[in-house]
Amino acid sequence: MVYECIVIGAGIQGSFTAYHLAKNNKNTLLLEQFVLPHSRGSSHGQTRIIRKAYEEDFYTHMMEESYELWAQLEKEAGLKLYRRTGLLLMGPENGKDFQLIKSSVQRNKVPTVVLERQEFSQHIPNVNLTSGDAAIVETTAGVLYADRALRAAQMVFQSHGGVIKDGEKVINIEPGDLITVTTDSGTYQAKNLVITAGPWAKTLLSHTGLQLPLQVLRINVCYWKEKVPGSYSISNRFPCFIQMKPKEAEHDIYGLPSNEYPGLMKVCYHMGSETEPDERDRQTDRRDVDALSSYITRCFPGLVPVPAVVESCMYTVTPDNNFVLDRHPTYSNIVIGAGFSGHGFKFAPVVGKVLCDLSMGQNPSYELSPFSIHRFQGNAN
Ligand SMILES: Cc1cc2nc3c(=O)[nH]c(=O)nc-3n(C[C@H](O)[C@H](O)[C@H](O)COP(=O)(O)OP(=O)(O)OC[C@H]3O[C@@H](n4cnc5c(N)ncnc54)[C@H](O)[C@@H]3O)c2cc1C
Ligand SMILES: O=C(O)[C@@H]1CCCCN1
Repeated sequence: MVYECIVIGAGIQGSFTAYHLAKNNKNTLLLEQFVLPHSRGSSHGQTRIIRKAYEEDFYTHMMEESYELWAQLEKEAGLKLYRRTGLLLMGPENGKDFQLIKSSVQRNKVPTVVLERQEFSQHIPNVNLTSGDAAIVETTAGVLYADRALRAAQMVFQSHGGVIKDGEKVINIEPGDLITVTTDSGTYQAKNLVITAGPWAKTLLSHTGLQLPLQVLRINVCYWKEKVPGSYSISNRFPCFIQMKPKEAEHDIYGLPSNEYPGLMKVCYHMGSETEPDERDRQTDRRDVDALSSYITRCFPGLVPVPAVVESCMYTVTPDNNFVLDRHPTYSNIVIGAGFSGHGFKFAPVVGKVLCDLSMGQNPSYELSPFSIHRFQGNAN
């Protein structure tokens, strides 16, 4: 049997691509190397931040549609996938990045509230605002229930006739008018192929002769105990937060209110150490945890500054932190979604739609130049 499309990788991006393809009546096979559900890639875990606040207008614009598509999936699956909490953004008042994001939310009319220093602790108790920092709150931001969302997208895909084969690792791809995909237990053919292999994209793309400058990072996902249970909890309306330019570290620190593990708040570092995806657990660098402990001691005095739970996840980052959403430069019936650089979950419904459009030969409704493979020319490694 020849499929209209094969999607490799059942993380959130591949699952949403398959979802849109099946809803467009395309006979689609979704292949996944691990038995589902699994926690070896980038889409597992309880929660992710959803927000519209971005420096770049194109991300904010994509999020308009993404919110609608998340709501649609909630309806189709009969599940709650999004919870509004707001997002607290803190950063050096006169810093370039903070100013860029502040002017972007104003320009794009993203609902936000500016918190003046004197009223900060009244709105955000148990947090010390760093001197020289300013704070804004994006009110419609919140939390996505990640594991549940992944299952929901896969469920709706299957309900539209889509086929998932998990526990099957793709070991070869032969391009052509009909593409042949070989796994460790079978061979499949399709007119179109979408590769959404997360941290394994680089390896998989090498079967098609393409080198992309993707770097895989292991992230320590840390949970911290509340000294007084509930003080940073979702039910007490504590928001998600992003701390730009913390004093303790080079990259952002971010957090989500306590919810999934009662009494524990997730606070992580937006950076990690390079790893091979299959060697993730050999990477034991904990310098980020030390920086987080110092930050928490200074700014979140209501948390015990020693992590109570540490889980692992991976980022696949591009040099400019923008995604790759494009056709293969040599084989136009192969479409690639990769390099989501630690911020792709919230976009998955739109990413899936774009990859589906590309693979059906249609023009996506977004300008894709920020996501082109072409931008790396001369830069591949
Ligand atoms: C700690 C952490 C925090 C994050 N926070 C946020 C956030 O707050 N907000 C946000 O929007 N985003 C966030 N992200 C980013 C987001 O989670 C990722 O961008 C997204 O999950 C990437 O999905 P993916 O489908 O590309 O990759 P994956 O989920 O890794 O999916 C790729 C799949 O392909 C499969 N695969 C690979 N090779 C093969 C093969 N040869 N054969 C078959 N299958 C194969 C893999 O097993 C895997 O299941 C975060 C990520 C991490 C790690
Ligand atoms: O995508 C996000 O919204 C977050 C911001 C902080 C770092 C991790 N990703």
